[in-house]
Amino acid sequence: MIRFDRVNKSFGDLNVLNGLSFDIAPAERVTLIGPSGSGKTTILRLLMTLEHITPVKHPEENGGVMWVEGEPFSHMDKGGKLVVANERHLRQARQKIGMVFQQFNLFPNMTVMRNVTEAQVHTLKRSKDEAAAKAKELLDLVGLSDKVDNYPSQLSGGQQQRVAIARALAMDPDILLLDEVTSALDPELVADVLGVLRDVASSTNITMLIVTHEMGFARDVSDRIMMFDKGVIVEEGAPEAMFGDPREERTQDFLRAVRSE
Ligand SMILES: Nc1ncnc2c1ncn2[C@@H]1O[C@H](COP(=O)(O)OP(=O)(O)OP(=O)(O)O)[C@@H](O)[C@H]1O
Repeated sequence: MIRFDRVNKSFGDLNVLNGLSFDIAPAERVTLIGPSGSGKTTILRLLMTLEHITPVKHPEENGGVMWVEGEPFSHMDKGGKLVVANERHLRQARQKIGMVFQQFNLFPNMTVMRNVTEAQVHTLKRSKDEAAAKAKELLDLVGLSDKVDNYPSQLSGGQQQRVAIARALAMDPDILLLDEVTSALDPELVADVLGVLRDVASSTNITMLIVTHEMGFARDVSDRIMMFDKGVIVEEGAPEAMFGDPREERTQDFLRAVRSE
């Protein structure tokens, strides 16, 4: 479903991803863990095409290709120049990917209902009735059927984040990217949001790539945990092994630090 093949990403002189390779299978749930600044969000931003990979100096030694659903987002030509896929392909790929961010990013001047129907109507060209029916179903799923006419400012952070989840699901994504979705929430609101995501994980086949510090949640929903540091995967495995008996010192240190927070 998703393939990174020796992907590099730099910001100026800072090399954030260093020849990173991994595959994610359809319907797989993978959680990225690792210290702040290790490049987790950058991976999600590359998948959203908010960033592009950095070409390498010696392309014969290094691939640097990222794929979603069998189609490359970019490739190197023979001269080592990065060729980004055409905009139509990127748009189609982006449509299959939903993302929920730390900041809820709802449209402040639209009601909850309109937040969930807007992209369905404009991007997927659904009729208003069809979009509203889908929105009702999803707002029910996230426990907000009584808030359809409210504006984001009238909701708690946890409620706003649940609207953002409904909005992402309304686009029928094949892939859902979750970036620290509870980090901006007061502690008492975290459980509701994670509860909704647990339901989504158990009731759909959506492929999920998750960045979170909520280790209990990661353990419950993930098929695989990837420990990430300095732009490479340090260690990966099933949640039981990664949380119960990690092999690498960097993983052990990271988990100890997170647990003592
Ligand atoms: N647009 C940018 N310009 C310059 N540097 C950037 C940019 N985006 C990210 N970085 C840098 O790249 C590194 C990786 O950032 P990234 O946000 O991917 O890390 P992260 O693992 O998600 O961290 P956190 O857990 O704190 O969110 C950081 O050092 C960050 O400062």
